[in-house]
Amino acid sequence: MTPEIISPSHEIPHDLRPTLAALCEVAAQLSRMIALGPLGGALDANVGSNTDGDIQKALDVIADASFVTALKDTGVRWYASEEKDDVIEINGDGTLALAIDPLDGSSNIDANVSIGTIFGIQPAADTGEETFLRDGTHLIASGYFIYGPQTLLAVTFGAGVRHFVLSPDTNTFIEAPRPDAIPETASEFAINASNYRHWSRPIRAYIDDCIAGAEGPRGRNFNMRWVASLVAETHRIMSRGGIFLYPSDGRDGYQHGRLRLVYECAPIAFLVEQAGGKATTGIHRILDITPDSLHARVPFVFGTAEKVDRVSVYHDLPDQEVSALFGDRGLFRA
Ligand SMILES: O=P(O)(O)OC[C@H]1O[C@](O)(COP(=O)(O)O)[C@@H](O)[C@@H]1O
Ligand SMILES: [Mg+2]
Ligand SMILES: [Mg+2]
Repeated sequence: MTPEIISPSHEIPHDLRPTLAALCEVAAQLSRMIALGPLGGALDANVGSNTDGDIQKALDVIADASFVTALKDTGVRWYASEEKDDVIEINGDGTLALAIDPLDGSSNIDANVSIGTIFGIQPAADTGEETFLRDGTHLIASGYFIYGPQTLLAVTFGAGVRHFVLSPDTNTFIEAPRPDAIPETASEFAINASNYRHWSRPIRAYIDDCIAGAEGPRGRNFNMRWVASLVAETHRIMSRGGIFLYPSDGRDGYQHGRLRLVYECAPIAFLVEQAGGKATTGIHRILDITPDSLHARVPFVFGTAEKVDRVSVYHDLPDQEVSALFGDRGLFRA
């Protein structure tokens, strides 16, 4: 049964409804499959590798194939997925293009930790390449499904962010209240700290100053979170604030970070901006970046505007002043 989307407050844009309904239908199926875990088969089994060399899990491939099938009769012409080398044409008469990370947080499938789906929608241009190799200001909608204690859709159509929770009782996505904007109070940062030794000096200095806590230049204590599911970090930050960083680092293949611009960073950036936050590479606004390839990676920093701006200040400072941030005369000591 196709899940219905119940929206008491505002309507969903007419031309996007079939696409959104198809995404919700697959999300509800995936949610059931994920809830069954090992009872439904080995969803975490390695079944191959994608164009980036990432291991593909069974659930990555199932999710990708299910979205392609469900989108056939919607207005989607071009489909770009983390799990496919190239753009595919789904419906020659369609006027929309959809970029998708069908299953985000694959490394958590076996651990019963929240995982998700990320998508961005824009008008279709004449070719798939022409469509997706444009900057993120072309997005007309983006969102994520989080498969966690609740299955929830967060979506923007360019006028704020809306939340829909999948009711297990009725199999409908029902609109739920959400904060008007990302709360500014949280003192939480999210970064994979095991990569500390590979980071650039500004990123190390920013995190060092957070860790220094009340005795350091920031003059207050911070907490750290790292779920390793981008959707889960995004949902936490959208709900209670904070900052996320996946910077570039010195490891082979990480000179542009880990996350992909077209189907991870740009859709999340659109949502974050619609919730009053900022999303950058640490320096440049994500939505202004034109990808040079479908699977291009980009350093990714997002969260409350004040926190994201602060990261860019660390990049602006000459080396000796970044060091000064550690000391008593630190720039940020009150
Ligand atoms: O394992 P790392 O290096 O901390 O990376 C974690 C990041 O990788 C991702 O899992 C990448 O997404 P996929 O699972 O879709 O490949 C993000 O969800 C997460 O933020
Ligand atoms: Mg992902
Ligand atoms: Mg993925």
